[in-house]
Amino acid sequence: MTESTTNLAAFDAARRVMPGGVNSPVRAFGSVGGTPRSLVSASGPYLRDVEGREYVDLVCSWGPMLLGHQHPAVLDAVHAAVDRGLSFGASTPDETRLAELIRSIVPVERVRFVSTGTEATMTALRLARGATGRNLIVKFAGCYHGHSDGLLASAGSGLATQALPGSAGVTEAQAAETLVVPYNDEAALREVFAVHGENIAAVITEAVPANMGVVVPNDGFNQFLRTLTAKHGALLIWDEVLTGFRATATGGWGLSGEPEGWAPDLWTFGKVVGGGMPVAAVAGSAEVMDLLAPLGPVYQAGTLSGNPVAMAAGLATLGEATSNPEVYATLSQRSEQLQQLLSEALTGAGVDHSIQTAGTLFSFAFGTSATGVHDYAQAQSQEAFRYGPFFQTMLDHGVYLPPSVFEAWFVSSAHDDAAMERIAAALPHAARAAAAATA
Ligand SMILES: Cc1ncc(COP(=O)(O)O)c(C=O)c1O
Ligand SMILES: N[C@H](C=O)CCC(=O)O
Repeated sequence: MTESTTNLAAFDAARRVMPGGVNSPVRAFGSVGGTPRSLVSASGPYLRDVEGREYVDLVCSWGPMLLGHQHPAVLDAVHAAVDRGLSFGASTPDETRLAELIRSIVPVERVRFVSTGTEATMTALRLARGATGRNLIVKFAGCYHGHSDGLLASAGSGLATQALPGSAGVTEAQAAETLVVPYNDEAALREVFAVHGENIAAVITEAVPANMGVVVPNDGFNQFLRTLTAKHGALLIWDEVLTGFRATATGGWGLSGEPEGWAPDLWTFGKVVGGGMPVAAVAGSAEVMDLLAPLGPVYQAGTLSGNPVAMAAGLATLGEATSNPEVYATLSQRSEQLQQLLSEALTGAGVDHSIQTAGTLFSFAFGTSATGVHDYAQAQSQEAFRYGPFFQTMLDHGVYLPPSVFEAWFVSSAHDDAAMERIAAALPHAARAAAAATA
């Protein structure tokens, strides 16, 4: 490839060699239009593209960059790890340290590292089936747990953005083993368990759904999931890939009183645990986790699992987040400030909206002030056509938002006053563009 000097030239070149020009569909700007930015560098709260333009980053690599880009402690740890070797395909002290650190924050006994959130949830399902000898999995419409076959039905994130009910290539048998229930709907869950209870291996839920926009669990909903699954001998899989160590210092865990008296059977983590490198994990009680090979009969493996450079990035990121109280204080403060600026701008332009908040995570939905958003049907029925013009105007003013109305906004502890001022200046223009949009 010759060096591309414009985003368009870079995207054209990418389209010739990669499907849709991307390596993950949400990057293609499909629902917002325009040319995806081809990024070449990032530092603190800023991204830079091939044209030399700078953007305030409100995607943060879809969550991992909790400390912003090129945080000195993370860079030092990664450089030191690189100097020791890129990959050994064997055990290392740092993977034990990272597992210990995770265990000191959330109530799990064993951790198995993998490279992606998809692998983590896929492994959790296999463990649940291995532990129970049952086949069926219950998931919620609009929740996204990665792209493994059984979890793509009515999934959020890129499938919500492209309005896809599922994916081609998933066998009928696999689809039939996934029962999809509306989020926050206790009656529907009771009904599913009344009919299929003896065959359900697990319920998988996002700790706080954030892939159909943020949707806050109703009071007592997570407790209900715990009680119902335990009653029927099914496992509760708690997906914290997105929320873990980001929504709060623990994650979605702890947001609505969950630690009082109960815990899920299996957890999945990703994103922040790798600090920007490919790391994810499945974790849980020794009883369930020790069913994994080499101790137990449930097989799981990975050539690059626990990669030493990735472990160093995860340890440095989570280490800084847990030892420096300013990190979560700043995240909270910036998130609240951003929500206020967003709401003021939209209200000022007469755009009806609601904001859904879970700790430091939030998203907004157009035309939903009367109801808020409590499930996927409500998320889908919003005035999504307003987001494209809103997004493009923010981009023109140097602010990089998620290219989908169904994704959460991510801040970092590096978002400073200058970054917030740029966002504040852009928002009124974007709100006016949203107001002027027609379906
Ligand atoms: C809640 C949740 N689970 C699982 C995944 C899958 O993670 P990955 O993209 O690393 O495979 C994601 C995001 O992609 C996610 O948000
Ligand atoms: N919503 C997804 C992760 O949380 C977006 C990341 C991707 O699919 O590329």
